[in-house]
Amino acid sequence: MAMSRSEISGLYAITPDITDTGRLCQMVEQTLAGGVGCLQYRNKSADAPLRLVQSSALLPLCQRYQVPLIINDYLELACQIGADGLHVGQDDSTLPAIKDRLAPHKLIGVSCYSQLARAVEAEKAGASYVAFGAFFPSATKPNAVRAAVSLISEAKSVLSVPVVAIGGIDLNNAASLVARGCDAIAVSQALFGAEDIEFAAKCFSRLF
Ligand SMILES: Cc1ncc(COP(=O)(O)OP(=O)(O)O)c(N)n1
Ligand SMILES: Cc1nc(C(=O)O)sc1CCOP(=O)(O)O
Ligand SMILES: [Mg+2]
Repeated sequence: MAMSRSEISGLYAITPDITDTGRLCQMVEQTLAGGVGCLQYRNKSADAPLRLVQSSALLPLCQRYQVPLIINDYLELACQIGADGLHVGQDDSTLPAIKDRLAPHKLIGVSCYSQLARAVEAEKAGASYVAFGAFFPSATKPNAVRAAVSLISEAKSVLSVPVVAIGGIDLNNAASLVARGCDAIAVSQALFGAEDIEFAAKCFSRLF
């Protein structure tokens, strides 16, 4: 089995809270066919058994397209299924704890909100990429802290790890973030809520 990509770049798809695993896999396969560069399994309403079933179903799909599967929040789930990495925020596992459990080649992403200093610390502590946001109002995460688009250029001038932008990103505003130099855009609703998911993924991917 060929290795998936090791760097985060281009379109970074974030799964919506969908209970029907078959439907979720169908939608994810459309994003993969459309050129997504990375997939994150994020479900804030599923219980542990459903998270295990759904993430286990997504892994072979991602492997077939050589796209890394990142698990949001749950370190033990990422270890259990052999995911390609983990994404954590301020209330999740710390980097030292993650480094103790995940194999060295696994990807570790860190939410940095609007805080450049947090990203500098995360890079020093061994993060594979950092994410800033929310750059625009997000129905998926309405209470997200807001970040100014100028933060992307500032972050790119001081960080060496890939910079991911997130929050309310759609096909009307994504170019403004890519123009600032972000390495990837993390999208949920504007991708999975599209009438033609594969075409939407192609449109986002063509921005890079
Ligand atoms: C790429 C990326 N960036 C941010 C998040 C946010 O994660 P979430 O668990 O919703 O919130 P925090 O724990 O970061 O506060 C993400 N999932 N992916
Ligand atoms: C999961 C998440 N984290 C955010 C942050 O700012 O840390 S915003 C967000 C929601 C992303 O979904 P959508 O593309 O539908 O807005
Ligand atoms: Mg989290």
